[in-house]
Parts: sequence; C-alpha cells; structure tokens
Amino acid sequence: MESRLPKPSALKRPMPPIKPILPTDRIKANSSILNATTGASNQTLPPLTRNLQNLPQALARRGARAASPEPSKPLPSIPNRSKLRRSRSASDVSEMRLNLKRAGAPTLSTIPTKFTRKAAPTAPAPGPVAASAAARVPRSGSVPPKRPVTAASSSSSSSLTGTAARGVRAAAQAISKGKPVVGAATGAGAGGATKHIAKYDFKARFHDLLEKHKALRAKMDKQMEEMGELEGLPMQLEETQNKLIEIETALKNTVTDKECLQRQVKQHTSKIETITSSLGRTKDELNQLKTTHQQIKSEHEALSTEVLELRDRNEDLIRNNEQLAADLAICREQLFQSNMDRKDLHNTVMDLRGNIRVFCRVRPPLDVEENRMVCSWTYHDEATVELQSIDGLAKNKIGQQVFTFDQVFHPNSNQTDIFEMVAPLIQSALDGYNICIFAYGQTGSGKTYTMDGVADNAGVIPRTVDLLFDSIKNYRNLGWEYELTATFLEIYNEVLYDLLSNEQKEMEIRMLKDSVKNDIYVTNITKETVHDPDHLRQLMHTAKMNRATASTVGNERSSRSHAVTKLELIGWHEEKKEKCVGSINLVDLAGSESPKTSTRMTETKNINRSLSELTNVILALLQKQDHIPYRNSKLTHLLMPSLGGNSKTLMFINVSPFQDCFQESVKSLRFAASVNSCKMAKAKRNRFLNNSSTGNNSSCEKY
Ligand SMILES: Nc1ncnc2c1ncn2[C@@H]1O[C@H](COP(=O)(O)OP(=O)(O)OP(=O)(O)O)[C@@H](O)[C@H]1O
Repeated sequence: MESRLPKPSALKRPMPPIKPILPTDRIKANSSILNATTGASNQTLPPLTRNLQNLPQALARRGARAASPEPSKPLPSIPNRSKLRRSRSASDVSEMRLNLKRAGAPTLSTIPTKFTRKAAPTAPAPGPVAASAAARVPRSGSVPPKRPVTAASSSSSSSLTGTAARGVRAAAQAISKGKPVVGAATGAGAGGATKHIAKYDFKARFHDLLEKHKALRAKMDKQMEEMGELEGLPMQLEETQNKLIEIETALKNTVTDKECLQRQVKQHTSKIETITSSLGRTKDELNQLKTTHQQIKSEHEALSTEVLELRDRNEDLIRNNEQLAADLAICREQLFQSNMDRKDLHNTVMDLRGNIRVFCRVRPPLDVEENRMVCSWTYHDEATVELQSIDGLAKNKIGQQVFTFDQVFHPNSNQTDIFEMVAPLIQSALDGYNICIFAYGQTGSGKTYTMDGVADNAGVIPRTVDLLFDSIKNYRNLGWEYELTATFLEIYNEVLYDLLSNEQKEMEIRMLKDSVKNDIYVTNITKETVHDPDHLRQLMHTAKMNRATASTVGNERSSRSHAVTKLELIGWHEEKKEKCVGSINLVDLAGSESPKTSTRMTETKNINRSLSELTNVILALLQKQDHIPYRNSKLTHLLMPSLGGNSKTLMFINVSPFQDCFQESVKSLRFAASVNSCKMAKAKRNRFLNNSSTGNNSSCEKY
C-alpha cells in the first residue's frame, strides 16, 4: 500500500516576497533574523550540507518547479499531514487485520495439500518480494526447498519498507485464499531460528508462518512509523532551505554591511592614526610645555626668593632712606644756610672790591691797521697801565700818564680772560642784586667786541647767558627756581627803540609806583621769557640786526646808539618761601667821537651829551651829592636802578692803541680813573622775607 500524498519536493509553495533591505535596516533585520534563528527561538537548525555557492542553482530549481505545469495541490499543515499519514498506516494495518480475521486466520484449518500445489503457480507476483516469495512457494507442487531463502536478509532496510509491505499483503491475501505463504514468510523472515519442520506438519508450519507473520507485521509497523517520520523531512528541509535563503540574504546584507563597516573601520582607523599622531605631537608639546613650566616654576621660585630678599632689603633701604631723608633735610638746611652765607661772603667780597668796578681793555691793532702809529703802552701790573704818546709835542703837553683800575687787560687778553673777571658779578645777579655792565670808549675802541664778541669768539653778553642758565640749573638743586625775562632797546638821539620789534611805538621810562628803590620800567617794550640759551641768542641776533649802525672814521660799522640788554631774574625757594629779584643791564654805549671828525653832528652831539651826563651822574654819586641828575639823559634815567644804591656796576673802558686816538684815550682813561675812585654806598640785595625787609642790605624777601 503506497502513500498517495504528493512528495514534499513536488509541492509548489509560494515564495516569500524578498523586499530590498537598506544597509541601515540590514543590521537590525539581520540581528533579528539571527536572533530568531539562533538565540530567540532556540531552534537548532540542521547542519547545512549545501554549499552556498549552489544557492543560485537551488533557487533556479525552485523557480522551475514553481513554473511547472503540474497543478499545485493544497498542502495540509505538517502536523495534520503527519497525523494523516500515521492514521492511514494504522488503518491499513487494522484493515489488514480485519481482512485476516475475515479470512479466518485464527481458525485456520488444515490446508489441503492440493490447495497448496494448485495455488502456487497462479499466485500473482506484484513485486519483487512477492515474486521472491512466490518463487519460494513450490510452483509445481514439488518438494519445497530444504533451506528457504529470506528476502529480508539480502535487501536493504529502505527497499524492504515497500517490498515487505507488499509481501505481507500478498501473503495475507494468499492465506485468506488458502494459498501457502511459505515464500512470503521466508521473504519476511528476519533472523528467526530456522526450525526443521516436517513437510507434513502443516500445523507447525502454519504456526511458524504465523510467528513469522507477527514479526514481519511488527517490523512493518515500525518501519511504517519511521517512514511517516521521514515523510516530514522534505517539509522540514524546505523550511530549512527557506530559512537558509533568508539567512543567505541576511548574510549577503551582513557581508555588505560588513564591507561598509570595514570601510568605516578603515576611515576610523585612519582618523585614529591621525588623531594618534596628533596626540603624539600634542604629547610632545605638552612635555615641552611641562619642561617650560618647570623652568618657569623654578625661575619663579628663584624670583620669589629674590623678591623676599629684595623686600627685606627694601625695608632696610626704606629705613636707611628715611634716615638719609632726615639727614638730607638737615643737610639741605645747612646747605641753604651755607649758600646764604656764601652769597653774603661773595657779595661782601664784591663790596670790598667796590660797587663800581672799572676794567680797562686795550684792543690790539687789526691786520688792516698795521700802518697806523701806536702809542707807547706800559703795563706795570694787572691794574696799572702807563700811556705815553710817541709824539714829542703831545708828550710834553700831556706828559706821562699812569692809570690804575680794578683790572687792566692788554691787547693779548682774550674774551675768556675778560669773562673770568665778570662772572662773579653775574653770580651776584642770581643772589638778588642789580648789576650793570657797560662799555665806554671811543668809537672803534672795541666796545661791541667786548660786549657781543664775534661769531667764533663770544663776548660778555652771550657768556653771561650761558653762565646764567648753568647757575640756574645748579640753583635748582638747592631748591631755587628762576624765571628769566629779556628786553632789548636802544637809545638813539635820545629816543627809545624796541630792538625786538619793528613797530613804531611810543616808549617811555616810568617810575614804579610805591617804589622806594628808584625802580623804573619802560612802556610798550617787548619782554620775552627765555627758557634756554639758544632762545636768548636768537633774540640777541634779532636785536643786533635792528640796531642802528653807520660808518665812522674809527669804525666802518660804528654803533651810533646805546644798546641796553636787560635780563631780569626772578628766583623763588618754595620750601623757604624766599624770593629774589635781580637784574643785569648789559650796555654797549655808542662810541664817543670828536665833533671835528664827525659827519653827523646831531648824532655825535647826542652821543657825547649822554656820555657826559653819565659821567656827571657817576661823579655826583662819587661826591655823594643829594641830587643825582639821572633824568638829564635817557641813558642815565634808564640805568638809574643800576648806578647807585642797590647795584653793582662794572665799566669797561675800551681804548684804541693808536697814536691818533691818544687824546681820546687819555680822556676816557681819566674819566674811568675818576669813576674807579668813586666810593658808592654798600649795595643792597633784593631779598624779600615775609613781605618785610629783614636788613638794610637785603633785597630778597619772603613771599
Ligand atoms: N680785543 C680785540 N681783539 C681783536 N679785534 C678787536 C678787539 N677789539 C676790537 N676789535 C675789532 O676792532 C674793530 C672795532 O671794534 P668795535 O666795533 O667793537 O668797536 P666799537 O667800540 O664798538 O665801535 P663803535 O663805538 O663805533 O661801535 C672791530 O673790527 C673789532 O672786531
């Protein structure tokens, strides 16, 4: 009895749709599939014996089967099919048993001999086993073979399943028809002990056959059950194949994902390498920075130690500094007092030398004057000079002339020698005295040279400027601050002119109100505050350019006016609240000229008159007259504060060495000698203390 169920391999089953899986989905899908197939379901798949390389061919075969014209039959579910298979096998067996019962097997009667002989040749032989069984049944009623051959012993278990069943069925049919079933029993006999049964012992032979039948039936049942189990394998195989396809798809996706991940891994590896190298460099930099930090730290520690030492030292220095500051204050006080004492002593010396001092300077003949006759000059000492005319008549008339002054400078004396003797007076101006330095003499005798000098050989005025600024700087260390102002004017034909301005303006000499010291000022004059020597030199140059000059017999560029340079010095000591006001009048007088040789009589008259008035004032001071005729000329009026009382005066008597200037030279020298003998009252210093004069000779005050 064969199963009519279609073979599992012949079933056309619908293929599950294969949807495209995105790389991002694959990982999830694969993991879920893998979980479903391995972990989640805990199913152990049968080992895959198929090579994955054969998957396309397998899929092609499946497609071919699906496309075959054989109609697909509905496939029951596997459990039901197994049940059906197994129930159908059981029913077959029960049917066989029923048939056997109907055939009256239990009540088998003795089989007639002829039945056996007749049945054998007519028995159909549906299969090879049955044929074999039939072959073992005696065909012609002859004696059966002594040793029956068992079909089961020579056939495989798989082939026996169908043939044994068919043999059993044939035997059962033969038995039911009363035919002998020895061949069948022999073919189905599986190892039973072969008894020697007598040929005539049909009963024994029947029982033997029954036993063999029972054994064969049991074996058949067992094999039928095994076959039923085996019939489920194709379905299981197909499911496994489907799962395998899914797994292969998943595997493909996994491979793709793996490649993608490998690329990502490569990229990440490359990034990691880059980051690693960068990390290496950063580590190197970090190490360098650590080294630098360590160095800086050590330096910082060293510096901290040094700072601590310096702090200690600083504290010591502060203490020392405080001590020194106290000492310095004492020293400053002592220095201030010493300086004041020095000033007093200095000015005492100046006073002892005389408030009016006369220096005589004889200029040398110039290269262009080598043909001019020179008088006989004899310098007995630094202060005495003897002049002798080389003209015998004049010699007899005037005689030998010996003059004594504070200082006599012979023609070889230079500008530096001159200024050495002038400098102490300049110092007195800083101490609060009024100073007047003027040059008196015949035209061409060297007055301008002495006062201004020439470009490469500066005279008294520029050297005074340099000395003043040097002294101001030194006085600043003693706490004194000075302000220096300058005015430049000329008196020409008894008219005042501002040498720092070209404007035509009225200039008058006025007395200061409430002044008891004969202080005067000039209206509309340009007064410049000077901060450095160069500024003052520039102003001097401007004044020189504006001064009136003309040609005379004695000088091609004769100064035909009196030039007065006035420097005012205002000093104050902040700490001591002291203020000193001094002034320096530097006067380059116009040259005296004989009216006989003058071509500009009015000019010469005015010059000579003003010089005469100057002589009168000085002589009045000498004779201590009550009335000093300061106002008789602009010159004396202007020099009034500097020509008496609170003043120190220095007069240069410049003389020419020539014989033709002998008369004028003697005249100037006589006037100078008379002035030198004039004893003025002691000069008073401009010192202000607490707005009240503290002494008769003080011209500095507290402010
Ligand atoms: N000591 C000297 N050494 C060299 N040259 C001198 C000296 N004194 C004057 N001179 C020169 O003599 C000339 C006349 O001098 P300076 O102009 O100074 O005379 P002055 O008295 O000012 O004349 P004036 O009154 O006419 O202006 C100038 O060329 C000057 O350089």
